[in-house]
Amino acid sequence: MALPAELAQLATELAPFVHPALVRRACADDRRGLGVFVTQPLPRGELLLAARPLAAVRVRGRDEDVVERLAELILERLEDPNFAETFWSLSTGDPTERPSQRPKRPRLGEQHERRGQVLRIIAANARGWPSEDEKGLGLWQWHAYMNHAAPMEATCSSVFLGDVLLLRTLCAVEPDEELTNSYCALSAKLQLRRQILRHCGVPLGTSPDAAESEPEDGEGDDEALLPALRALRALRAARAASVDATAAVHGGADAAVARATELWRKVVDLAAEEVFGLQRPTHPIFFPMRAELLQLQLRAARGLGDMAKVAELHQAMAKSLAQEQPMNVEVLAHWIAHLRAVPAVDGHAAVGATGRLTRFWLGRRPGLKVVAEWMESCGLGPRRL
Ligand SMILES: C[S@@+](CC[C@H](N)C(=O)[O-])C[C@H]1O[C@@H](n2cnc3c(N)ncnc32)[C@H](O)[C@@H]1O
Repeated sequence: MALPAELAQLATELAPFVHPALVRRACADDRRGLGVFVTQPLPRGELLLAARPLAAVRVRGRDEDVVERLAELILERLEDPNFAETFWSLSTGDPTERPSQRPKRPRLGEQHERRGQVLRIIAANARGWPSEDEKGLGLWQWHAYMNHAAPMEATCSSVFLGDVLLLRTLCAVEPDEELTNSYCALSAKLQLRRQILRHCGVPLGTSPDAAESEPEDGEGDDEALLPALRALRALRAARAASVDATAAVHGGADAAVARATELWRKVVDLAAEEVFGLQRPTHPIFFPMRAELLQLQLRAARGLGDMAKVAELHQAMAKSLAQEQPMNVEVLAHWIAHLRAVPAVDGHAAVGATGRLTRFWLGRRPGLKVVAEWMESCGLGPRRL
């Protein structure tokens, strides 16, 4: 779905913009290479970037097709010296590489080597740019200069308006503070977060979400891990039932559908509130586990066609993700999906949250229909969540 005209116009008004307080320089920890810092204090919500991509593609196909298409586009455009200079300024993801060793321009006659280098730079710097049914991938220059931090520690977050990437501060920042953002979607499960960080070249152990693995039963001595362990048991039961339900529904026969219904009901009925409690979780692995469980429940509720439950679960998901990063675009997407699931639902809290989030990101409050179309254009429509 295309970006609504009102927001496409806003993107044109905002881009291109790079905040004059941003500088790129070496980090004190040399494993991090270069990073983006600020030269003056900035308040929460400050617009840092409104950037069109250096290169970006969208395709209907497999993940590998998107990478291939982006590499082809970059290889073509490397003939342009301005493009080449910016592209070769990006990290290769090799922690031993000194930024000063990055070549200023591609050397001709080394096609094969150059392609390998392009793919390494894509792996370390590209970010997803999906739309409704399309997979997308692209490079946004200053965004690619930024290092990763776990969502709760990140000082910035981004959203798309079409191909314009908006980046804002999530908190006030001081001069010389490094700006960071999370490389992982807020809803990404634990295993996926680790895969993403490994793929991007973030050394395991430098971020809480890269360091932790799923705990084992019996590891419960650590008080902070107890809620996570309870969640883990529920999560494992839900994973198993979801796999069985999918297999059953593909069986097609009435008995198989009845079995799938029974399994989905079992997943939906897992008392997530009880499992997670209402207390503030303290362990970083808790959030991705809770998000995964709620996602499995959402899928099961959709399988059952129980739209009241779907609405309830989108609300639970919005509140859960907001504990990790309140202004994240996925929080907005779940509030919108909540409102769309059951139009008659008492939407007071959802409308209020939607208003706060859209004002934060856009500086204005478009109608709910426009916001819903915006979320679809970012690949965050209800069917994708
Ligand atoms: C998108 S680039 C970020 C900018 C990069 N540091 C540079 O010098 O241009 C991603 C690379 O930065 C490094 N990096 C990013 N976040 C990091 C972190 N939290 N800890 C250590 N290295 C990190 C990794 O080498 C990763 O492959």
